[in-house]
Amino acid sequence: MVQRITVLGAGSWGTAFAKVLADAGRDVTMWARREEVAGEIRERHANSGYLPGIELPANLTATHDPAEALAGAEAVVLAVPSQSLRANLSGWRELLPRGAILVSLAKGVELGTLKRMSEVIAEISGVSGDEIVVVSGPNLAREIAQGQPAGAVLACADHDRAVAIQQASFNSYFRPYTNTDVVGCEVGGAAKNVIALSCGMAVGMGLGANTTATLITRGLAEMARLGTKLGADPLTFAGLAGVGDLVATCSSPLSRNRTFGERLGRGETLEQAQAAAGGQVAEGVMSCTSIRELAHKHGVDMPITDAMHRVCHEGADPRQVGAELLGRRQKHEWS
Ligand SMILES: NC(=O)C1=CN([C@@H]2O[C@H](COP(=O)(O)OP(=O)(O)OC[C@H]3O[C@@H](n4cnc5c(N)ncnc54)[C@H](O)[C@@H]3O)[C@@H](O)[C@H]2O)C=CC1
Ligand SMILES: O=C(CO)COP(=O)(O)O
Repeated sequence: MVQRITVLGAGSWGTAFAKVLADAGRDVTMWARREEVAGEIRERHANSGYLPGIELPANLTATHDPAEALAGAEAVVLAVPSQSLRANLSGWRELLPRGAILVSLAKGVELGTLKRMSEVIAEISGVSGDEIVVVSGPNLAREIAQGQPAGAVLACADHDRAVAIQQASFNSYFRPYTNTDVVGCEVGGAAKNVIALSCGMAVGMGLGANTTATLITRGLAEMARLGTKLGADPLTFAGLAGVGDLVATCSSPLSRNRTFGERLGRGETLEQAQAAAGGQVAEGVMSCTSIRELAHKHGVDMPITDAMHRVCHEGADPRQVGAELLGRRQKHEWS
């Protein structure tokens, strides 16, 4: 049984997932970038900046020192934003205990390299991509931290490693399923953030359930097109890491991506929406660019993702891209 687990990153999901592990009976140490955050977790069992009002369990501690955090870890959970994972992990590489199971929480595709997170982790750590466990699914951090029931997916080509993390993380409110389709789970997790931006944008423009349901469904179609082209199992997109995560993120005001899109839809600028996010990451803002490039590279049509890139990075008006999406050539639903 994996007992001693380190979580690197003390943001919303890192902290909530650390609580999941601690509530499952594991001994958990978190690394926080800022000493005051580590101190608050250690001494007051709280992380008020990211999860206000949540009491953290006593078997969860924290440090600002990565060497101290990683000493003796049997599993290491990477919980920093996608675009910072390479730099952070490069700094930790020499400290990773030999044989520790590496677990990825990040949902994104790296700008420039167009790599999925498990590919970045394998490249930097030297651990085979087949041995890395990816966590995905409808897991809005605050709801999980409150102990509201949710399912999740633990994807790893090596089933035994996924089972080890499943055994280490299941508890009375968190039900993780194993899956061997890492590509599908990672594409689903990254792409749904972009679709959540579009749903938020529609809500910000005053549009209703028909529009958001259309974006969710057509978003699922474009995510599945890319995933299957990259070798994913189409069934994954009907599961928790596909439609499950997509529905949760696109529907909930707790989603940072949906909230970010809503601000853009109300007419705020990218800078205003970024300032309002208070330093918390809305991965879709960067991933719309990398996923769009990945799609172009593989000849896959992803019109909603394309539209989000144009709004976020080319100054396009949300209303204009909405009209353009509707005005594309008429086609069969599954062509
Ligand atoms: N918040 C949520 O509900 C969920 C988030 N995720 C994914 O988990 C990953 C981590 O997300 P959160 O913990 O929610 O993010 P967050 O923005 O709440 O926290 C990020 C953490 O990483 C640290 N960090 C280290 N280097 C950083 C850098 N260069 N730039 C920014 N932060 C840096 C921050 O100090 C902070 O502790 C993301 O890829 C996100 O998409 C996945 C499922 C749920
Ligand atoms: O990934 C998430 C839920 O599964 C969280 O989404 P946000 O980053 O948009 O809050």
